[in-house]
Amino acid sequence: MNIAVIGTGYVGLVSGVCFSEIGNQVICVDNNGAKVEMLNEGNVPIYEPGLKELMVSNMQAGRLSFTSNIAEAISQSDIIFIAVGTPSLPSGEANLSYVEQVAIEIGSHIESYKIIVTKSTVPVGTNDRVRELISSISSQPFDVASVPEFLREGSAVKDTLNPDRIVIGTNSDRAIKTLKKLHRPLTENLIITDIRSAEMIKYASNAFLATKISFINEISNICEKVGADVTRVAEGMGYDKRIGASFLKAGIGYGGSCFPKDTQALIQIAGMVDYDFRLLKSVVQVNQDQRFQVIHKLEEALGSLKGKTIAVWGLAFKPDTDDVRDAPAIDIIQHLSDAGAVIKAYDPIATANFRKEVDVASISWEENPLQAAEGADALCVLTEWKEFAHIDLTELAEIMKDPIMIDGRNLYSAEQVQASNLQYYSVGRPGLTKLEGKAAAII
Ligand SMILES: NC(=O)c1ccc[n+]([C@@H]2O[C@H](COP(=O)([O-])OP(=O)(O)OC[C@H]3O[C@@H](n4cnc5c(N)ncnc54)[C@H](O)[C@@H]3O)[C@@H](O)[C@H]2O)c1
Ligand SMILES: O=c1ccn([C@@H]2O[C@H](COP(=O)(O)OP(=O)(O)O[C@H]3O[C@H](CO)[C@@H](O)[C@H](O)[C@H]3O)[C@@H](O)[C@H]2O)c(=O)[nH]1
Repeated sequence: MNIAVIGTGYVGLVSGVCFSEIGNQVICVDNNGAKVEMLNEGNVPIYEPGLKELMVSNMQAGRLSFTSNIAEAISQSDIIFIAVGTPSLPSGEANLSYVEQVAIEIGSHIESYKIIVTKSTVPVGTNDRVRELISSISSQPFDVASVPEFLREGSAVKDTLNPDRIVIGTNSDRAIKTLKKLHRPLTENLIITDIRSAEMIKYASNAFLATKISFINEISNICEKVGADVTRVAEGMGYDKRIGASFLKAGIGYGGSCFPKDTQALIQIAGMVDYDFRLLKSVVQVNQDQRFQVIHKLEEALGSLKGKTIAVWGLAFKPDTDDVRDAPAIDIIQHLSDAGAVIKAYDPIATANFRKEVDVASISWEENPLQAAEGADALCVLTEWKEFAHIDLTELAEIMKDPIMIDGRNLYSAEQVQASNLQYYSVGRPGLTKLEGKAAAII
């Protein structure tokens, strides 16, 4: 099939590459000329495992190309995917201006029947708006479908080629037939539904996953006070198939370009129809507070943070990505700086992106984890990168001024911690907390 994908961000680029990988002819469009130039040279602007190899091999096979000329891409394609950003407005609502702009451009260039598919995460009713915009400009025949994306950054290629399900929301039999044929090589689990339900499935899925995370984070806070281990609690809960083991890792809360923005957007969507989504509001609040548990633990260990040197391992919102959008590290580092601490930060991949987000004077960007930790009064682990997991904690304790670790991701095992001289603070595992001169708070 001939496919155009508009927007070559995390979603558009990965989708375009994967559609070409399963044998389609794909042209990807972006209005950022520098990005298109880079892609045409075979370079990937984002860090995503396995993406570059797959992209280059499909370009070489003549199935994948990049352009900034949307008219050219539309004329060559039968199916047009919209995969531009829908970031938050200050109110929390989704900013639909990029999607609307693309709809207008499609309306201006469409010259024969097309299927227009929205992959961007959009509020209920947006596909109707896309249809209206195109129809107001063009009298050409077309159908609209909502096919929301569920990939995760860091495993985006794997997720796209092996999805749990694909949701196809449309009222057109012709579009259903074509979109089933396109997606069947990826999974047999195709959920065919109406457009509004498809739009809602995406927000409801992200809101539910965010709820699981905030739930387990609250359980972890209670575990700290009652002397239970949240990792064992999550394991024990997860064996119940009705609960499931995934998304029960306690930590410093969720970040990234999706959960924070999509939970806010769903609260707004509910508000527009006079529904107060109290549960989701609490999920968001718990998540915000959870980031600051790291600060509370630092203060418990060090007292005032003024003049203290704090090492930070991990800046990305999760491992295996260079994305720092809404990473908890942004708030935590800003707070450390405001409190007068000196920060030594290290991330294997995300430092360059992080430096564009955070403007604090009291920070140095280190070349490796041990360099960051050397001479520090305390160390905070904010992203569970694999390279941190295997570090010798005894050696680490020796090079720090004070061997205090706040492990915001429960990265280290009981054996690793117990064999070290670290004064260790976990998330919800009070039995591992070794506090000099004080007992862990167990009732
Ligand atoms: N990032 C994820 O993991 C993920 C997963 C599922 C769904 N989503 C959703 O997918 C959408 C895209 O997310 P993303 O992270 O890929 O965004 P992104 O910001 O990484 O990429 C968007 C791209 O669209 C381009 N663009 C903007 N306007 C354009 C126009 N008029 N013509 C051509 N190109 C244009 C931008 O230059 C940019 O390259 C969002 O709605 C997001 O919520 C994201
Ligand atoms: O048990 C867990 C699982 C995740 N997280 C955090 O949650 C955030 C999001 O992680 P993840 O969901 O793995 O990454 P994303 O790339 O943001 O993917 C989410 O957001 C995408 C955009 O909508 C969706 O497509 C995906 O299905 C959805 O998982 C990260 O900060 C993680 O550290 C936890 O704290 N505990």
